[in-house]
Amino acid sequence: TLLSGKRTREQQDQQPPSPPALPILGHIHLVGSLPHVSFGTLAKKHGLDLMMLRLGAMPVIVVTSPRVDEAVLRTHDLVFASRPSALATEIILYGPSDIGFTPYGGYWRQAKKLVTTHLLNVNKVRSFRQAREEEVTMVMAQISKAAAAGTAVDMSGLLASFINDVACRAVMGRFFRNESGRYTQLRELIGHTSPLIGGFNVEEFFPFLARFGVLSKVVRAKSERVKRRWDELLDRAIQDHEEEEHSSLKPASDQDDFIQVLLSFRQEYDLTREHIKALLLDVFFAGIETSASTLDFTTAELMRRPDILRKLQAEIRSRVPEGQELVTGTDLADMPYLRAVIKESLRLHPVTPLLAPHFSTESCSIDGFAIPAKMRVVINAWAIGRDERFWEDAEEFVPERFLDSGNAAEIDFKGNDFRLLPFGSGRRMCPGMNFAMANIEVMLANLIHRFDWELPLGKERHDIDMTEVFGIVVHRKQKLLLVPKLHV
Ligand code: HEM
Repeated sequence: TLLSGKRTREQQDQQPPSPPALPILGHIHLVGSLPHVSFGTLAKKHGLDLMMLRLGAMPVIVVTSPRVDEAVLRTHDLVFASRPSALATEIILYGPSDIGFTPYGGYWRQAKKLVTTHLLNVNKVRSFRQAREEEVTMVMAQISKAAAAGTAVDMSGLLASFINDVACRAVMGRFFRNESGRYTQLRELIGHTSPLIGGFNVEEFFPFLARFGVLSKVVRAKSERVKRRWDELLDRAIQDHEEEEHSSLKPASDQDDFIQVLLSFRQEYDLTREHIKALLLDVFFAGIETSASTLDFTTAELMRRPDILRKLQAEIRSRVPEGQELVTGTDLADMPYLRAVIKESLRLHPVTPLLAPHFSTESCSIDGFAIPAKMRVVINAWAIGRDERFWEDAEEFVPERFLDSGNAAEIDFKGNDFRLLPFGSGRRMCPGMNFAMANIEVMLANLIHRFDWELPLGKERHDIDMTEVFGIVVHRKQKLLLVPKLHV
């Protein structure tokens, strides 16, 4: 009962080819719990860099080569710059009025411009340096305690709370800072909301994962409940800022947090209170899990490769002046191996392995095949990053490939090279890349500079489990437990 073989020659010329499918199910049965892996296996097996899968009733175009993803993200960028709609994001993200989930159009263009030029630009990221370094110092103090006590640290949890606190601080600034339990209320709420947004999207965009009737009343009610809590929290934060604004009338400064910046652009960009809240939510939902998961994957890879860890340690320790405890932004400027390690981690573990789903607004021809309008398009960045056709020793963790002397020295991850797309490319590319990299680099450098790291007693490096859990953001399944030793 294989259908695709029965297609006429003419039809095949029209739409992208498909692997053999079953009636009704289509290709669902070929997709396991890690869809990026299944899609990659299918593309390779059938030699299809561009394929059309049918997941139940829903067609999805899957792209698995630099040549084709360049056609989608650069040549025909405008056609594929939209997003499919989803109920949860409508509820939780006010319409949606955020950036990540909003369909292509005038509002999205303005909002993205605002965020790119005023919230997440290089200067703004630099201006948060002091805040970032204060947060790092607090984490180092926590680890030092564990080192003194000789106990293991849950690195996955620690790294996630670091990223969380940096993001909250960028968004809210002084707000909450003096309250006890630094940002924990926010962390909890993010924890409750992420699975709804991530889960919802995953299941709506990849409906074969909808095992228990996701769009049920229960989930709608849950979304509305968390949305009310967000409303309350963000309204309070915005109000506090507004009151302060009236009482002090100080000119805008580099140190302004995101709420202050957005309030100052209210008129120019015609922003409502809901727009502002939605844009802030993007920082929480696009910024935190992604960066935290990247840090976790990178640390795990380093623990699996003691030689690479030692080499990185030597670089960092040689660049930081003797007696200086904290590795700062200035020191980071001259650490090519650190940068290569993070790049290699993003190649093997792009934490959004299928980027975010793209959606065609009109029909278009790609690689000689017709792609209809209103089609979901998925770029398999994970599979492209591990493809032997484009990478030597593709499955190996070899940061040296990215050094000046390496064979991938010219490849960057800024959307210019279609072999390496952890942040996507084109109009929908991630605007948070600089913000993310600043946090990831400074944390990793400090962890490795200040401490030597060991696995808990009885654990070997081969025991570190790299098994992934799928979502829009992928993360490692097991917590990474490490024992720090203070380096003197
Ligand atoms: C290692 C960390 C990160 C990774 C790997 C990452 C990756 C991505 C990817 C792959 C996309 C989708 C691109 C596409 O659709 O083609 C995206 C979109 C986005 N990211 Fe990030 N991201 C990270 C951190 C951040 C941070 C820190 C922020 C904000 C503070 C952020 C904000 C956004 C937003 C708003 C979008 C939506 C852009 C749009 O739809 O136009 N991201 N990100």
